[in-house]
Amino acid sequence: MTRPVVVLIGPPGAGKTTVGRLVAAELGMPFTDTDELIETEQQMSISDIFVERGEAHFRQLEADAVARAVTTGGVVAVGGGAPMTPATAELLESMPVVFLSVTIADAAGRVGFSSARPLLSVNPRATWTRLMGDRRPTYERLATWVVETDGRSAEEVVGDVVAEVRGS
Ligand SMILES: Nc1ncnc2c1ncn2[C@@H]1O[C@H](COP(=O)(O)OP(=O)(O)OP(=O)(O)O)[C@@H](O)[C@H]1O
Ligand SMILES: O=C(O)C1=C[C@@H](O)[C@@H](O)[C@H](O)C1
Ligand SMILES: [Mg+2]
Repeated sequence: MTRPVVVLIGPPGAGKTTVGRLVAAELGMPFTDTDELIETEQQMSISDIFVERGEAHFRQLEADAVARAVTTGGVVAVGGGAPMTPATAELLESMPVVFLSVTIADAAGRVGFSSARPLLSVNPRATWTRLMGDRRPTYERLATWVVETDGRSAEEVVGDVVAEVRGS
């Protein structure tokens, strides 16, 4: 089975989409972002899927999108909550995974916590902190590599991820 050269995981604002696209370009490989895949296939924004169909339905779409995305190889970025679905975590256990680590100070500065991120539309700082507390053990357990992103440009982070991929 074709498998990705790297799967990027981490909380909202870690830079998975931005870094993943740049890493793929540098490696000359395809890039798949599961949030974008879902939005394209459903012809709806993630925010609208949460409102109209609920989070549980989104998580089913997400698990299915991740399972298909990893079969295309290249670089894959998964949604911030994807690793919390047990079937997805199990799938990622056998893959090269980078956890893009970030603190709330930098994440907030990057994303501004707009309504485009439905889980963060109410009390975003407290929610982000709680989510990160719940998820960090899973992110760390699945990580082949952890790349710190605080105070670093996307290009610097890309350099680290590419080096890990090339060295593996
Ligand atoms: N290392 C970085 N330094 C500064 N800004 C960054 C960095 N990485 C990403 N950004 C910026 O932060 C914003 C959020 O990045 P991005 O959308 O890639 O995060 P994400 O991890 O994919 O979030 P989500 O889980 O919500 O999809 C973007 O505007 C991006 O340009
Ligand atoms: O952290 C999360 O649970 C989410 C992150 C985004 O990537 C999207 O998948 C969605 O907004 C949910
Ligand atoms: Mg993203």
